[in-house]
Parts: sequence; C-alpha cells; structure tokens
Amino acid sequence: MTDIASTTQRRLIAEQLRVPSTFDAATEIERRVVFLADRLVDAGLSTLVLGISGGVDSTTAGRLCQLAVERARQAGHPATFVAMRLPYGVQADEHHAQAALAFIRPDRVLTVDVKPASDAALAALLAGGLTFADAAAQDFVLGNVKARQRMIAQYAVAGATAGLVVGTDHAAEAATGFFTKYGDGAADVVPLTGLTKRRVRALAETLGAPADLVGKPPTADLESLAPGRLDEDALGLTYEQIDDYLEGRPVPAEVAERLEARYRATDHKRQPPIAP
Ligand SMILES: Nc1ncnc2c1ncn2[C@@H]1O[C@H](COP(=O)(O)OP(=O)(O)OC[C@H]2O[C@@H]([n+]3cccc(C(=O)O)c3)[C@H](O)[C@@H]2O)[C@@H](O)[C@H]1O
Ligand SMILES: Nc1ncnc2c1ncn2[C@@H]1O[C@H](COP(=O)(O)OP(=O)(O)OP(=O)(O)O)[C@@H](O)[C@H]1O
Ligand SMILES: [Mg+2]
Repeated sequence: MTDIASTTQRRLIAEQLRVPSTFDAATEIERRVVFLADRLVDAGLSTLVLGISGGVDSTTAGRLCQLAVERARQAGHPATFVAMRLPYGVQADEHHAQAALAFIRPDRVLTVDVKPASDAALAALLAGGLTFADAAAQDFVLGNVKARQRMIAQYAVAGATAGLVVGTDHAAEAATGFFTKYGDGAADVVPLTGLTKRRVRALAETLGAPADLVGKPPTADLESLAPGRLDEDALGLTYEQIDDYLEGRPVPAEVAERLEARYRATDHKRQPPIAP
C-alpha cells in the first residue's frame, strides 16, 4: 500500500489535476453548467461544439452542454449546442452513440465521417515515403490521425458557427496522458476537469443517463486492428485504481509507481509547447 513519500506525490498530482477532496454530483453539475454558459456568453460566441461517441464522457459533457445553452438562452443570449457524430466509417457501437444523442437531446446533430480524410492523410504520408516499423505501428499512428481529424472537424464547425470546442478531458485521463495530443486533447473549454472516472459516471447517473451508458467500459476505439480495445487493457491500469489513487484511497505501491511514471512521461501533453 502507499507510503508517506508517495502520499505527498499523490497529493501534488491530485492538486495539479484539480481533484477536490469532497464531491457532490448535483453541485458539480450546476457548477459546470454555469461555467459553460458563462464562458460562451463572456466570449461573445453562440455555439458549443462536441463530438458524441457513445462513451460516458461525451454523454455527460454533451448533456452539460445542452443544459448550458438552454440556460444561456433563458438569460437572453443566442446559444446553440451542436453535437457531432464523428465515426470512422461504420462505428460498431453506433447504437450507443444514438442512445447518447437521445439522452442529450442536442439542438443540432452534425455528422462527419472522418474515414476519408484519415485514410487520405495516411495514403499521402506513405506516398511521401514515410515507413512504419510494422502494421501495428502504422495502425497506432492512424488512430491518432483519426483523433486529430475529429479535432479538425470540430474546429471547422466552431469557426463557421461562432463556437467553442468542448473537450472531455478529466482527471483520470489527464493523469495517465491517455489522449491524443492536439487531437481529443485540443479544446477551448474542458467542463469535466478534475473529475475521476467514477465521478464522471456519478454525474451521468444524476443527469439521468441510461444505465448501459453510465456503466459502459471506456474505449478510445482508435485502432482498426484492435476495434473497441478497452482503455484499461491499453493502460495496464484500471480506472478503479486510477480513481482510488487520485481520491486518496489506498492503492498497492506498484500501482502508484506505474501511475506516477505515466504522469511524468506524459507531462508534455498537459503543458503548452516547450519553448527555449
Ligand atoms: N518528452 C516530450 N516532450 C515534448 N513532446 C513530446 C515528448 N514526448 C513525446 N512528445 C510528442 O508527443 C507525441 C506523442 O503524443 P500523441 O501523439 O498523443 O501519441 P501517444 O501518446 O503515443 O498516443 C496517444 C495515446 O492516447 C490514447 N488515446 C488517444 C485518443 C483518445 C483516447 C481515449 O481515451 O479516448 C485515448 C491512444 O490510444 C494512445 O494510447 C510525440 O509524437 C511527440 O510529438
Ligand atoms: N466516434 C466518435 N464520434 C464523435 N466523437 C468522438 C468519437 N470518438 C471520440 N470522440 C470524441 O473524443 C472524445 C475522447 O474519447 P473518449 O473515448 O476519451 O471519451 P468517450 O468515448 O466519450 O468516453 P470513454 O472514455 O468512456 O470511452 C470523446 O469524448 C468525443 O468527444
Ligand atoms: Mg470512448
């Protein structure tokens, strides 16, 4: 179990990721809805833009966005939520994405297939002479291209609609650096900041999301050679372990060490570009 040295380190990480020591789902929902509405109005913009995958993070953030634009409209500001479906071709769990949209009830749904642009980017790189160590390495890089194509699509919509791009980064993903730099890691506002995965689920449940979405096993679903690969499999850590660590509950020493090593190695993803 954790010793005193790693307790200090854990506190520092939890503080840097803004994980509060106490938690109340209803309070956090209200605070984050007000945050989104205020940021939109203060920026003088009129849309929130977010990709809806069918996972619990975008289900939760999407509902917060819809509540925020309704709040802004009640206060007399023009505000619209644009939910984006961004499949790579046909998405295996499309029914979950549709269930998420039915729950969120967004003002507008805009669908962009990121497959043609992602595949064209890869083809151009190969034609330009880029080589990969093996098929798995190529597939991994293509996965990050998919995440960045989603970013391009969302920023195009934000640019055309006076919008802000919403990100779904939260404490458990930020701690492990488990996101694509300038892909899903790129956003203007990040309403789930500081939440552990179980707290994201608690928000989803309190918001009334369907149980199968609240409890859905997280997947980045970026690798064509390993469709629907679970985050926990890729990370070698469970979200229960990551959440326990961040919330100050006891975890085995080797879990703390692995997490802290990931945290250090991915520091560059949580910072602005390095300058001299
Ligand atoms: N020390 C350093 N200082 C400054 N920059 C550094 C660096 N080390 C790498 N870099 C840069 O960072 C790049 C690597 O970062 P990146 O391109 O993100 O790539 P990388 O971290 O290798 O891969 C992204 C990981 O996040 C996962 N992911 C992505 C998207 C969504 C989700 C999800 O949960 O939904 C998960 C994905 O499955 C994969 O495991 C390097 O190519 C380099 O450009
Ligand atoms: N197929 C997709 N369609 C639309 N948006 C997507 C898609 N895949 C990923 N995204 C966007 O990228 C974000 C990061 O993906 P991530 O997998 O971390 O979140 P999630 O799918 O919402 O939840 P979970 O982590 O539990 O799977 C999503 O929240 C969503 O905004
Ligand atoms: Mg997902």
